[in-house]
Amino acid sequence: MASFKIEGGHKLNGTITPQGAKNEVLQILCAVLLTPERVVVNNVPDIIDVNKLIFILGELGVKVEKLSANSYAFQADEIDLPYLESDDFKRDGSSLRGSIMIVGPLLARFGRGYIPRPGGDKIGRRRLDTHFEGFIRLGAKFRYNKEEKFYGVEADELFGTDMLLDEASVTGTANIIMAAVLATGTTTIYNAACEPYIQQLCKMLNAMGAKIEGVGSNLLKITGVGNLGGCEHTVLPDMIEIGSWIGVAVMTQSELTIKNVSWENLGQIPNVFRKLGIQLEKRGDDIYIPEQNSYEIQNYIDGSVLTVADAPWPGFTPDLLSIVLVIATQAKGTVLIHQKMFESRLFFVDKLIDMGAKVILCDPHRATVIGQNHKSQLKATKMTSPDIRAGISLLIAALSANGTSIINNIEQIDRGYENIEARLKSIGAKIERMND
Ligand SMILES: CC(=O)N[C@H]1[C@@H](OP(=O)(O)OP(=O)(O)OC[C@H]2O[C@@H](n3ccc(=O)[nH]c3=O)[C@H](O)[C@@H]2O)O[C@H](CO)[C@@H](O)[C@@H]1O
Ligand SMILES: C=C(OP(=O)(O)O)C(=O)O
Repeated sequence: MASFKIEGGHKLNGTITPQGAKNEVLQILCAVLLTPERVVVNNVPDIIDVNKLIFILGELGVKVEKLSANSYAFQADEIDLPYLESDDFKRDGSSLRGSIMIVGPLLARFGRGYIPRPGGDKIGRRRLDTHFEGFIRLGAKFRYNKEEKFYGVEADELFGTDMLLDEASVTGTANIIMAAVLATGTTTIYNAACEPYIQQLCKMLNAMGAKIEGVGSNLLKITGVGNLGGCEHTVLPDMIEIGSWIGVAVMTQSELTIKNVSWENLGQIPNVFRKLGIQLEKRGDDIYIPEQNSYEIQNYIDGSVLTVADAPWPGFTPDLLSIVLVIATQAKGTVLIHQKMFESRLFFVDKLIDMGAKVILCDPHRATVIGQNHKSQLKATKMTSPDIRAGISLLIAALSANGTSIINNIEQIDRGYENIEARLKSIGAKIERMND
């Protein structure tokens, strides 16, 4: 297992360009299965989860051509369906969360889709009911092998229908959309997730010949078509990475410019950081963060303590709450962090408490943070990254801390952050990767 050694307490300075969005590209890569024609995808981040999914597509028979560092061409004209029932697939498919989204396209185009229980962050229960209830509504037969934890859906033909999702699941919505685009008739999906990830998927599918209306809302109308063609798609900048860079800047009291962030797709993110007292300037499509010695958390109008909580889009994304929490440890004031979606994502605060942060974990979903206004620096320590966002939050804490910290299990960070140590070094951070 690799580790990072971080000498904290240094000011950073410079410009960072965000990578392509992990959670968008995982959907986009699965969508290449919907057509035998060539699909070009640009701004593909070079991260573990994406590379694993590209590997699985290759094993499935998809022709993969790397056009440049972050661009690929895919052609799914000869698919090896027996791979889906092989031991190799049972191992490979379970190694990330995003692999679940191959099921919808495979079901739609080949009449069957299988998946072992997918991996991803261990951040609480992560059920798949929404996905499979959607496929069943479209007419698929569902089977689940409990011993092998292996899911399957089969159908000779899918038929459009009206459905109300039990929750606005992001990957569930993507999966059902990809099944419905090739179904016979019209499907409406109400309580659909509508993150920019889903909007981008719908734009790509429409460019391939699909008929999806209501993009950006929680009510999608999909008129099934007989087949889809190729297209070229460019992935948006990763809004979670952008939020992470904001965290790096303010915790190290540094000036930083984040280039080409696609402001129009950031939703609540800038507002939430501003409520923490952070100055963010919109300069064209960049975010400029000036050096800030202090940032003061705003109270509500009635004087009560601010709560930052997650909610399905256009609410605030749960993937940035750990970063907001770490930023709050050095703010002036108090904030309640309420992680509603996942029940095991806040336990990493123990590490921050070890480093001297004033945090009360009220229960698995809520933590109160009493900011120290940079009056007392965090202390360096040795820690292990439990999940991708806790990992980057601990890394941010270490960059601001007094002394040298070690973070183990950094594969969690590599799942979602491209070449993070080189990019941090480019703005002046003292960080080394240590391979065992
Ligand atoms: C590969 C990928 O894209 N992963 C993202 C995706 O995961 P994923 O698609 O797996 O997450 P879901 O949207 O299905 O749900 C996440 C969790 O939130 C709960 N839930 C969901 C919707 C809702 O309205 N109410 C509710 O409580 C679910 O029960 C579940 O525990 O979306 C999550 C929620 O934004 C993000 O954290 C993940 O980074
Ligand atoms: C939870 C996340 O990822 P995954 O769904 O891939 O585990 C995340 O990106 O924060």
